[in-house]
Amino acid sequence: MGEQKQGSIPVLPWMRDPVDVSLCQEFPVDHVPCLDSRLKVALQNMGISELFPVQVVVWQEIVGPGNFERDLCINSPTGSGKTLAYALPIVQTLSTRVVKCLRALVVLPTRDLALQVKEVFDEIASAVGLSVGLAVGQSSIADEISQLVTVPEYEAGSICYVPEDISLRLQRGFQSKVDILVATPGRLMDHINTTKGFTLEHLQYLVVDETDRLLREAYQSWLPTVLELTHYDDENISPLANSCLPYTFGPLRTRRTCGVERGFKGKPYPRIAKMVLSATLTQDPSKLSQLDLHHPLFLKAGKTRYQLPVNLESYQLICESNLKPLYLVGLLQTLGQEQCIVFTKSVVSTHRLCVLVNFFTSLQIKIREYSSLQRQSVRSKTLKAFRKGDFQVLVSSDAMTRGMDVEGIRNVINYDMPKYIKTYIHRAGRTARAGQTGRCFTLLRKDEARQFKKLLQKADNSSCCEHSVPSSVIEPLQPTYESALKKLKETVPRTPKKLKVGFKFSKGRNHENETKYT
Ligand SMILES: Nc1ncnc2c1ncn2[C@@H]1O[C@H](COP(=O)(O)OP(=O)(O)OP(=O)(O)O)[C@@H](O)[C@H]1O
Repeated sequence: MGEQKQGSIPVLPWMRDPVDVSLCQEFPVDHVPCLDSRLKVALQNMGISELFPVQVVVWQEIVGPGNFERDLCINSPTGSGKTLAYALPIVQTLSTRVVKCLRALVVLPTRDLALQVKEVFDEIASAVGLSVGLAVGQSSIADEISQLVTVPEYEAGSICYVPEDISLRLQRGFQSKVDILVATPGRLMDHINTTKGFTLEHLQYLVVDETDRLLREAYQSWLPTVLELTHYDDENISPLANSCLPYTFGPLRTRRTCGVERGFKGKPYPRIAKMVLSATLTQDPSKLSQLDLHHPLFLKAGKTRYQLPVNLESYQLICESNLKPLYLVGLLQTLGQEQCIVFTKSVVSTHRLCVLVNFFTSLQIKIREYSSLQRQSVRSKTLKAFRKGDFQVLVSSDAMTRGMDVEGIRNVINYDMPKYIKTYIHRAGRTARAGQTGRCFTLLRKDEARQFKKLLQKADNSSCCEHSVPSSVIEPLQPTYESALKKLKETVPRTPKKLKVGFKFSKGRNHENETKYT
């Protein structure tokens, strides 16, 4: 069931008094209080000299006076730096750990997004000796297991005096090889259910990125499972204490039970510290209640619920439906060699449009598709080539690019008008990132213009200018367009089942139509 329409549900009390992140200034990395000097160097090596506003506020709430007393709900625009906002304080806090065990879990909806976030963690965690694991099904489960847990040579009688070390070494003879794990829900559940020695017992931090998308689908009920496995019904006893300790060292204490007093002064309350983030964070109480948030603090940017990047320019291009591909090619021609992402409403139209545009061979426009009709390995290769600049136009459907961060995207084109403002935000958010400028063009039929205007009004920065492609560009393309349509009819069936090699064949419906809240 999709989120109820805004306005029809009461906003939770704690969401009515948000911290406005946009009132915070960027802050020089050199002056960030308590920041480990090794992390300062790592950030400089990443070309980062100032923290963005959301990163400053989250730092203060976790490492600063906030002391992570409250779970954080972060609604910050696309490209505002949410990844580093959670990665940096987590790495800083864990940098003093003595025993390696899994203390931070970051969950994302897609494999490519998880790979992207892991790269950010890798750049900073290695600077302070922390290990980051990946559980996304990128490799075989056996390979992943070997990267996540190890069976130490445990000799009977070797007594260890560090309480955590005891719990680790006695925990069925396995030890974690990672401090932080970046995962997609499916593969996380595989490890929870089948990987010996994989445990969330010592988890202190849970990050749910792209929350509204992750909460929309059950993904094998990963969230209740994680919350159940890490919920302590007794102040000091972990759920596993009785099962794996052949003899007791008194009640098993993990750092979490004595570390974070989550707002209950004087009562160590064993809670995971949670951060949930999105550029379009849901306000639906029924969805948010699944997160079991503790004393949540709501961080958002600006006054309106939906924010577009400050340097984004929106344009609309009116054309007849049957000439949309022709106008798209004309628009791409005027954009020259600038990289752009074209969004369509489904995987089938993604494929058909990509084939059609590639028939315009004279234009030197290199265009490739990215959709769940393709095998994951093909998609990852395509994204890598796009990031390298091997081609300049990526055609995609909605579900595949939320959160994707590709340097230098100057233009986004909505080949199909988005139905929902959230979809528009995540599509347009592939450009104008990190304060850069960017343009979002939307191709519309005349009768869609009014609806599109209303849609944009739900966001701030919602001005939209008319854009036109000169007829001197369109007319010469007409003949090729006619022949391209004929070739398309001959080569590409309207149904996805018979698509060419390199595509996943599936029995079920093969669409990622723009769902209500992408
Ligand atoms: N402090 C910073 N200084 C300069 N660049 C930064 C900084 N923080 C992040 N960036 C860059 O900004 C870009 C966007 O960051 P990120 O992907 O974390 O944004 P986001 O808010 O998660 O966006 P989305 O909502 O689309 O996922 C990335 O290329 C990242 O490297």
